[in-house]
Amino acid sequence: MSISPYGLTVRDLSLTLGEFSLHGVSFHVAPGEILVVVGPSGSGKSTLLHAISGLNRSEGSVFIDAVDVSGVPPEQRETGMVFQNPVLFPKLSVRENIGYGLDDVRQRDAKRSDLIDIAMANMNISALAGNQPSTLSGGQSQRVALAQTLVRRPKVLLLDEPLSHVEVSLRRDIRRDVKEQVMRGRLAAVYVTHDLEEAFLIADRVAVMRNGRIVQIDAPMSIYRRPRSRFVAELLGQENILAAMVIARPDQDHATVRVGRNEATIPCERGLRIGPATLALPPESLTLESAPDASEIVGSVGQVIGSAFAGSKTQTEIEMEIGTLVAHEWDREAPRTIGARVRLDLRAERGWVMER
Ligand SMILES: Nc1ncnc2c1ncn2[C@@H]1O[C@H](COP(=O)(O)OP(=O)(O)OP(=O)(O)O)[C@@H](O)[C@H]1O
Repeated sequence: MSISPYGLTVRDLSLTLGEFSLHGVSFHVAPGEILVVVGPSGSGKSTLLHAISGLNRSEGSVFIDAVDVSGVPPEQRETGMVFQNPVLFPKLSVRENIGYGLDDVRQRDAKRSDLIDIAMANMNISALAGNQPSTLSGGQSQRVALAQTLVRRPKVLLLDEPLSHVEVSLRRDIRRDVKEQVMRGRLAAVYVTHDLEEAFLIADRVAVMRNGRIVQIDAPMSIYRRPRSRFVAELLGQENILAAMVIARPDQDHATVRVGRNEATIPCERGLRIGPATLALPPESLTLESAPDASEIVGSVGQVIGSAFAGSKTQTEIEMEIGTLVAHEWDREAPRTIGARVRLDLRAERGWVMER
């Protein structure tokens, strides 16, 4: 793995904390890029951020703009960290809280004041300069915490579930401002979240962690559509995951699979072999058609066992010979009738076959 002259490069990062280990984590984040890290609770996401910032001692290397900072103490690493709960001084105003971030950076008074003004303007909190933290909403507090971190002009921004305590209605604006600051400041950002929608919305790339390892790292759409394992598919919210049998490989990007009595040719991973495999059929890959004459559940005919309005779509569960599948339909006027027979069609290009 080469060391890029710019951004954050993590190479073979490993550490052990009690029962838990981080194993040889390597990746690069370019300036202006946001790498989102997702994974189950305890998979090591926060530990990874702490290792990058130097709060956790680790083996391996961290390079910031090609400089090896592995032996450098956290306060000299030019990383900035934002936590789930903003850490603000209750007796200081918003302005003073943000200025506090600069105290050990030794700025001349005039420049210091300008930097604070810019940081407040960038996070859209100039009007709150004189407020005490106790008067702020969760979203405003997190904006202050972000300004407090950004005012130091870090090269690497580490965010540990920064919006999980922020009201849903405020998240979109803060997300947009974070993205803009990362791009304008050419920061390399690593963003941990549990919220999949948030992950996909803010990420340039997504990394999935499992037991202290990164098991896949890819652009959001690629990792969702082409997961490398059942674990990644399930973690990213894929609902229809089935056992299938690969019976032919018509070309290097497609597999002909058999599931129950059905056969289909579906995109797959290049190295996939003939034999048992796992098939992901995202709910949007399935289309439904009424089949009033069908009396049995057989082949591609199933029975509606649940159907409900789910915001922008109708979500329908169909009992099939091969198991229960979920389909999303976008333009229905009403949910489907429970008990109705439907014929299920596959938009094969949206499916994905991976190793068992
Ligand atoms: N100082 C420590 N000593 C011992 N074990 C620790 C220490 N810090 C963290 N751990 C353990 O390391 C594992 C990874 O924790 P970490 O907080 O990094 O996971 P996470 O993916 O961020 O989880 P969550 O999503 O719940 O925040 C956990 O099992 C945790 O209990």
